[in-house]
Formats: sequence, structure tokens, C-alpha cells
Amino acid sequence: MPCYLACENIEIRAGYSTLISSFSLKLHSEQVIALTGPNGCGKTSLLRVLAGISRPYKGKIVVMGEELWPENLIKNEHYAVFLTNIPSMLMDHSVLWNLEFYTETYNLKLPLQEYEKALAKVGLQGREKQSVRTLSTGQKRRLSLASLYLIKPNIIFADEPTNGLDQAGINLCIQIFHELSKENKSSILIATHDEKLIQWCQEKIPLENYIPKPSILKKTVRELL
Ligand SMILES: Nc1ncnc2c1ncn2[C@@H]1O[C@H](COP(=O)(O)OP(=O)(O)OP(=O)(O)O)[C@@H](O)[C@H]1O
Repeated sequence: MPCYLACENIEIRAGYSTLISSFSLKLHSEQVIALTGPNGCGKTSLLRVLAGISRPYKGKIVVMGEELWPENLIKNEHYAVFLTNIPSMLMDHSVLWNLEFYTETYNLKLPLQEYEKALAKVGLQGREKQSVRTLSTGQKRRLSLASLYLIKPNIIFADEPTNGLDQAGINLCIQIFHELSKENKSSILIATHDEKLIQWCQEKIPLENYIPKPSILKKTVRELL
């Protein structure tokens, strides 16, 4: 199975403090991994770094065979989709408009039936003309999931993808991820607190293991003060 993403010795900082250190990973096609850990431990920060949105303080990231930093050399920048923890959409535009707009950023111009099919798969059939502002939280989440059916990326970075979804929505999310990993050979990296989703993943990486321990020097100074 091809390796879509490999990272070595990643260190991420927020201001002067180190969030994550010595993190390494190999993500192959069809592989589904959950990143877990308490609030604020750095799951979103790590996903953003691996997706090339922000830069690590240290370490090497190779995506689709190309190094991500210092210079992003990836020719096909449409290899990945990042599902943000709060779906970002243009609220006063319609469901269909948002979906078309998003896929066009991937240079995809698809026939109307493809959009309708994707919307039907996530339970939003008949809502093409509805303004996104009037969708519920879970429906907005479903709309962001519909884009995966159209873009079919190699890698999906999903930040808390089941937030706001009911049980049927959580099952749907798992079904979509399952279909994409099997049929499209997508690899999926998910930051989540959702036990059901974690159980479904093939592997779980607890990020607590990568939070640096306070150094002996700092501890001694603290004890002296
Ligand atoms: N741009 C930033 N500047 C300074 N600190 C930041 C920045 N982004 C994140 N942080 C800090 O980094 C830490 C990790 O945040 P992050 O969002 O990665 O955590 P998380 O594990 O995804 O949390 P949650 O489970 O609550 O979603 C937090 O303490 C946060 O305040």
C-alpha cells in the first residue's frame, strides 16, 4: 500500500511552549487513524501542520512523495481535504452554491446530477436551493461531508467530524469514511473525542504520549522559587 504521508520528529510550539514533540507517523492508503487526547493537547494543531496549513517548529513531513517544508513542492495540491471542526461556509448562499463553489476550488466542474447524488447520500436531497444559514448544525456538517464524495481525496484530515451529528449522522460519517477508504483508497486522519468513531478506526494515537514532560531544570527552578 502506498504511503501518502510520512512525518518524522515533529515538534509543534504555541508561543514559547512546546505542545507536541518527537511525533512520527506513516499514513498509508486505506489507513484510518484516530488522534485522541484531552482538550488543548494539540490535536487540531497537529492536523493543521500535517495538512500543510501551518508550519512545524521542527521535523520533516513528506506528502505524496514530496517534502512539505521549507518549500512546498507538491504538484497536485488537490490530494487532500481538511474538514474543519466548525464547517466554514458562505451562509447566505445556497446548499448547491456552496458545494459547487467548494469543488470549483479543486478545479472540478461536475454535472448537476453529481451534486444532487452527493446531497442525497448525506440526507440533504431537495435542499439544493435552501440557504446554508437555515441549515441546522448537523445538516451543515452533512453538507461538508458531501464534498468528500465529489472530491474523492487521497487524504482526509478530519477535525472532530462528528460534532453536532445525531447517531444516524455519526453512522453516516463512518459509512462515508469507510466507502472512501475502501473504494477510493483514501487514508483518513481523524482528531476526535467520539468513542464510536475511535472504536471504528484501525488505530488510535493518544497525543498525551507526545506532550513533553517539564524539564528537570525548570522543575528545580520552580522548586527554588
Ligand atoms: N494560534 C495559536 N496561538 C497560541 N496558542 C495556540 C494557537 N493555536 C492553538 N493554541 C494553543 O495550543 C493548544 C492546543 O490547541 P488545539 O486546538 O490544537 O488542541 P486540541 O487538542 O485540538 O483541543 P480540543 O480537543 O479542545 O479541540 C491550546 O492550549 C491552544 O490554546
